[in-house]
Amino acid sequence: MNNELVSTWCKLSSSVPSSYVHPEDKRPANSVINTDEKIPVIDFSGQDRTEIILLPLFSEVVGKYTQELNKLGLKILELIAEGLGLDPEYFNGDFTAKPVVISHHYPPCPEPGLTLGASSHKDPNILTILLQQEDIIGLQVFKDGAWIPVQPIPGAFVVNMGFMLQMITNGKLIGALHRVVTNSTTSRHTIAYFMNPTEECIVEPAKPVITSTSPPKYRPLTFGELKWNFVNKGPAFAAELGDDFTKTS
Ligand SMILES: O=C(O)CCC(=O)C(=O)O
Ligand SMILES: [Fe+2]
Repeated sequence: MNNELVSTWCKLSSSVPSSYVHPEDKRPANSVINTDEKIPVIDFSGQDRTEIILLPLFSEVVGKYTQELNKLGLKILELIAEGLGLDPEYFNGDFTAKPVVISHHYPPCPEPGLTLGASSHKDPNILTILLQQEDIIGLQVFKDGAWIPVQPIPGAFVVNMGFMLQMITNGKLIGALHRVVTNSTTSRHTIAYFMNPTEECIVEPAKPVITSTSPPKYRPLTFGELKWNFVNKGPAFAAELGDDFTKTS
């Protein structure tokens, strides 16, 4: 049984199975990395009540975590809405009604240059709040033609804008293109909190951001449709919707 676990397999194997090897142009070993660029940091200390209290029971921990992250996410979305001239509570209803928490485990990889922990993608949802393991860099974000490693900051979350936010803002905000690289020595854990809407929720450019000089760039579709197409067609679907993944501002 144990032999079937990926983490066990990776200790036994010294090469990546061929099905995991990415095409040459997608391999991390062949891409431009920029370690000088700093990821913007928002400091909520002093005004924030979101102390995460970890209780001994797992379900309670997850429940509390979800509650606190929802408050944090809504606070960020309120600021975004205000910045766009929308009602501050614009995102408080259906757009954020079905959050999902996913825990990721990336085992050490014998050939990190040939494959990825997660291929380059934009999250389809509105906002993702990621808690990274503090001692390893795995996440990278694409900006100005290069991949920027996202250095974990103790006590901080990474906030990723998703494609849904790009659609709602009619491209005023751009979803973050990101990927995960592996390393040969250390496994890595992260916890992703996805602020998701209901499947039936209609995603389209918000009326207040549409003007005669800024006509809608995206057709309306349900989140269910958006997510299904992202999972099954990936970046090809974003391209169908008129997104240029290489454009980062
Ligand atoms: O684990 C990470 O660093 C990122 C995970 C991610 O991109 C995702 O779950 O969409
Ligand atoms: Fe992601």
